[in-house]
Amino acid sequence: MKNLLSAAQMREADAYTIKQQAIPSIDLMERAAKAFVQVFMQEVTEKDTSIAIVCGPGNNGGDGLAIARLLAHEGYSNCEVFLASFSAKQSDDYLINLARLKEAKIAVTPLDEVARLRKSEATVIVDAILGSGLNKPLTGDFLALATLVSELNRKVIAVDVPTGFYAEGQLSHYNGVKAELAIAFQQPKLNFFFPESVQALARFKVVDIGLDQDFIASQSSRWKLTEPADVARLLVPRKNFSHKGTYGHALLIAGNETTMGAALLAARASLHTGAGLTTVCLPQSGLIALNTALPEVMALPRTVDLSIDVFDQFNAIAIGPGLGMETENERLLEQIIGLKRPLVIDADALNLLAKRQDILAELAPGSILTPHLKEFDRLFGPHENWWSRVATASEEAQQRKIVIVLKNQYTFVCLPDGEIHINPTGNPAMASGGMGDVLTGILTALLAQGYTVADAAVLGVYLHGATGDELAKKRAVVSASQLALQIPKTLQKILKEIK
Ligand SMILES: NC(=O)C1=CN([C@@H]2O[C@H](COP(=O)(O)OP(=O)(O)OC[C@H]3O[C@@H](n4cnc5c(N)ncnc54)[C@H](O)[C@@H]3O)[C@@H](O)[C@H]2O)[C@@H](O)CC1
Repeated sequence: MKNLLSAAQMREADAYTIKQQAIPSIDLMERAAKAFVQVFMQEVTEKDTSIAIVCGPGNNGGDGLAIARLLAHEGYSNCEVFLASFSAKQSDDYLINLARLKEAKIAVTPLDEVARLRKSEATVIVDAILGSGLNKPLTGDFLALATLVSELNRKVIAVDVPTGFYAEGQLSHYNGVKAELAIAFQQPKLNFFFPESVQALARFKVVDIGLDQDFIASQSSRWKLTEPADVARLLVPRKNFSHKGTYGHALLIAGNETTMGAALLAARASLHTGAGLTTVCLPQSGLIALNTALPEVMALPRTVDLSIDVFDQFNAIAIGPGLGMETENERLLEQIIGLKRPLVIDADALNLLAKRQDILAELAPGSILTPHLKEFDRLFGPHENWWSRVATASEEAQQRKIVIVLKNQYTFVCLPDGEIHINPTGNPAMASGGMGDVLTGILTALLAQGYTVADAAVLGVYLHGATGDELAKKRAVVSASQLALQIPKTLQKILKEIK
């Protein structure tokens, strides 16, 4: 798991690297500028593109000056450099890079008046005004310049972060630069994973600038980013001489008259994630559909006199997809929670728990809740922004000793030990009905196979998103059925990486 550090910790990593590698800060800036230029050249391939590089007074601006020199060296012949130093004190490395730029006979234009930038005909703007040194809201000339850069409506590529963007903490009332791309140094900023970042950037790329990896790994941070190597380590290959009993029996309590599809989707996902056996506990009216669509899956008809002992045979139990909010389902949920076993709780089961906080309090440790934004707020109260929502999710996960999978483009997996694992896979093509049901099926199948709750959650969420990413390479929209069918291919791909 990649340790994601705060901006303050990153500054320490910076200082440590400078000391440990005996690399002067100006050389680290050169490394960062080179790494930026590598990616920039993939993004802006025409060397005669007119480019405005707008540089602030600190090290972000210093990067911008170094980038201008390196771009000229690479043959970008149409660059203008604007200096937005205003009254702030310039950093030492900024001044060194300004001198280097002058030595290279590259002209600079001081922006004594912000509006001068308006005359630029550049089609690409490199935003190097303020970076991670931002320590107060934008005002005055900086605000005017950030506003102008956005208003000009050019392709804006930000150095490290868009000007005015805080690396962490809530982002409401964003008034900074709106960038098409941020090329960030060393690690993604935490706020890139929060939906509010859409106000500041459309996408980001991360470039390695060689900060000390051991130092980064040794820092204490509850934020982790799941990486392909992590899932390859977690995934256990199927064993020789194994049989269906080896891979557990998953039960999905799901489906209702008009929402039987949810049960089928969850069951399909469980089947294709490799549960040895999958059973769906569904209303009588769903039996034909189940037997026709999924002959491998067994049925447990959901009748009022269902004996509670029947649940003993299952290794993992999920409840919720398409369940319905009827009183008998509320009663069933109460009975299932009364088993005092870890459960996967999704969809209508979450909505029922929102009404019945008394049963929620009885939930067994080791359970997994998989709410999306609305389900989460119904359960734990309204939240004004995602920082406070994730904070609540983490507190609830710790207090109740459960896992909360807070679904989002980048899903937050909040563990009972306080760690928050950010999942990098998944894409907007997956934003359609039934996707959550598939995730529930995946998680239940992994639990049935004996994965720990934390591993099942981290692995399952990654697997779900990675499968969607693979499908989205060739499709604008990915359906839940397609995704469920594709899971074995993702598993195979990960397993091949292990070899
Ligand atoms: N390891 C790293 O973190 C590296 C960082 N580098 C660059 O250094 C940047 C950070 O540089 P700095 O710390 O010099 O800071 P910035 O260049 O982001 O900001 C410059 C200064 O502006 C002032 N300031 C902050 N908020 C302001 C506001 N709202 N209005 C007016 N002035 C404000 C602060 O005093 C700040 O130090 C990074 O974003 C990155 O571009 C790179 O050079 C290489 C290595």
